[in-house]
Amino acid sequence: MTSNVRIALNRPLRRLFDYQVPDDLQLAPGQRVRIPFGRQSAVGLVVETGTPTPDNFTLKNVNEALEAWPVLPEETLQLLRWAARYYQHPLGECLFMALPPALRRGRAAELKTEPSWQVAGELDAIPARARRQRELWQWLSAQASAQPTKSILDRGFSRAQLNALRDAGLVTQGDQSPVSESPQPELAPLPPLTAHQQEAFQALPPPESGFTTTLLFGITGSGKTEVYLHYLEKHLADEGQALVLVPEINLTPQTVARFRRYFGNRIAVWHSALNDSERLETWLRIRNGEPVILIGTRSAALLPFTRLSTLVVDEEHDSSYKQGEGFRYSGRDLAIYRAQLNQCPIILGSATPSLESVHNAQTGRYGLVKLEQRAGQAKPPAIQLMDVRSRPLEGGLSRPALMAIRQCLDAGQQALVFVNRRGYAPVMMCFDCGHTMECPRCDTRLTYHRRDRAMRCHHCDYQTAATDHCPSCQSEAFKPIGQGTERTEDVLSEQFPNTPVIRVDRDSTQRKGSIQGLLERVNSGAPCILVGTQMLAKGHDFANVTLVIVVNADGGLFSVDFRAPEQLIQTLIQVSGRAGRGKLAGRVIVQTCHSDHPLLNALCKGQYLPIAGQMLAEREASHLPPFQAMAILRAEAGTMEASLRFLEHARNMAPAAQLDIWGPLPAVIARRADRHRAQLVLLSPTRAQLARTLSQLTLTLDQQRQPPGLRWQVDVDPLETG
Ligand SMILES: Nc1ncnc2c1ncn2[C@@H]1O[C@H](COP(=O)(O)OP(=O)(O)OP(=O)(O)O)[C@@H](O)[C@H]1O
Ligand SMILES: [Zn+2]
Repeated sequence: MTSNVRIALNRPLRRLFDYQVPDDLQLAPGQRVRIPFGRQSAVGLVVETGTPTPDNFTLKNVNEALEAWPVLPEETLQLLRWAARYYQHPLGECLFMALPPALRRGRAAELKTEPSWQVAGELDAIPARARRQRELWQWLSAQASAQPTKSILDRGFSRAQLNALRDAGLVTQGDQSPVSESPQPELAPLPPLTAHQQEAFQALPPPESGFTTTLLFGITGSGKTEVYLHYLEKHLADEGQALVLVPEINLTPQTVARFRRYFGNRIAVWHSALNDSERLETWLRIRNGEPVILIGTRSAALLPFTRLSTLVVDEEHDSSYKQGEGFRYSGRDLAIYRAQLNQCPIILGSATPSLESVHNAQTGRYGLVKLEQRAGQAKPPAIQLMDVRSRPLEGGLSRPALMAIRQCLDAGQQALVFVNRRGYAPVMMCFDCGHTMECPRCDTRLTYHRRDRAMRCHHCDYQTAATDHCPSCQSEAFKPIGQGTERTEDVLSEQFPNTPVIRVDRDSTQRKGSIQGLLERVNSGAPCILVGTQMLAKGHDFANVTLVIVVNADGGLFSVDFRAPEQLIQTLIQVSGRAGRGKLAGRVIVQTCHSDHPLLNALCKGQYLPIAGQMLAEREASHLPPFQAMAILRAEAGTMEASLRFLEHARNMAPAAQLDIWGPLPAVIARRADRHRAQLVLLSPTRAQLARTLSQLTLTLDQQRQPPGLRWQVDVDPLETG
């Protein structure tokens, strides 16, 4: 009696593959196997066992199991099966996303312990002319213990020198030291909660209450982190695992440091800057059921936890939780599903929760806990609109804004200037002939980067040298228009020559570790001006920043993207929230050309929930999410006609009943990297209906032959709709 299994591969295929299991092999779902595939072999993951043999078909044998245990435990498999259906993404790719890169490639699921070396034999056995080998031998013999290869290479010795000694038997492999046995640091006691924090903390559901989602609405600087810390300390069992999702770890290294101070080695981190062996190590700790508290970005939601009992999603509104390509999952929503699978509570924290979450709290699907006081003596900052329509501006800054910066610096404090574009200026224009420089591959203008004299496209990797003359008519009246962070930095350095101006954007923080250096300068507390993009709005805790200037608030007010107002208000409140977090009061100046805009006026009252309520009412009136479920079918091809034709075809195939379909329409940036992009928006009052339609549609489209060069993909719960 033969037994068969169904196997998923790491390929964009909406199907599984049947194989036969040799008699001497036992396989369970979640196990990695090697299988013959075409003329090659491939790594596969067992999804189902005991499956029937298809008629008239002889199945090939599985070659081997890569390990005797499932790399993906039951709960993770269930999560990913659900996610593949929900996001309409091929199951194989979803499953492999949950493996560290080394395991995707078929490497062994164990840590390579690095060999350490100790001396053997006599120094005199090494010829005198092999000077470096002798030095290496002498250095090793002076060490108290065997030394790992890396330390030897770090001392400036070469692998060839080490190998020569090894081959001559003059060094031998010593005892191996486990990779991650760092000593447990001294743990600090948790700081006591303030009365308001205590109240919020007690209102959060304990693990015994099973699966519940709670929105912790805590204003900026209210000390949500302290509440999480106490929650973990009180409710996480000694053998339990916890997941704390954060938007971006590199931006706020102090958050991890704060967790480490209280939980020591129990803290592990997960983010994109880890190398392959760090990833494997942490992944194995989780898979082995070690009681870690994992602080991680989006993809940490896919890790193979086996004892997960506490979940927190910090800054739950942050758009970085949504994967922007391929398997377009939301880390936040996967975390919620996990909590449901594990029957445990999950806390979503934010000062500016997403409208989805506010709506869920209003309708009672989520609990709501409010924390509306700042910690300690800090008070929420006063927000003031400054209409700049008829004011002279210097580098985008009004006189009153510059004066406020001067006062702030004179008082020994720090100012933060928020600009929503990196580079020097978003447009270069000729004042004689009107020429602007555009990307040859995209429907966008090139951004001028003055520091490295380049014109760059922010939508593809195109760049070219900047010129002083108009490339079209050679006129010298070729000028930058609008503000970027570099330009604001220059203006501020001119205006305040004795004060350090620190620019924080993607360009200034590219080198690994450079953001830490910049943040340390700010945290020293000495007067300075910070200039930067969204990066500065997120989660930072600068005690001495008392003034925030928003150079231009108008970007999101009139966008075609229905989420733009929500994102604008969230960014403005978050960036404002960096002011006055310490003992000193904070002040915010928002420059705008639309000081009568209701959204901006509501912002000045400083209350997020009423604004969210207003925005939700508008969404409801226009039948938009969260009042309907939304998905976008995107297509791109060598021509716009091809993209539109494909979507037209898809539209005709979708059952129209119970579905609103908009489009097909070209995307806002219709051409990007020479691909012509269009989209079809699908809306339905029920998720189930939308999911059914989508899975039929994707299956049909998948089986049909599409024109060469055409690519399509589905985005469920899209964040970008332009
Ligand atoms: N109970 C407490 N005792 C002492 N200091 C506290 C306490 N709670 C919070 N703080 C301090 O208040 C500041 C703000 O806390 P935290 O960064 O956790 O706020 P937050 O709610 O996460 O804010 P945001 O949403 O703006 O990131 C921090 O410097 C923190 O150390
Ligand atoms: Zn481009």
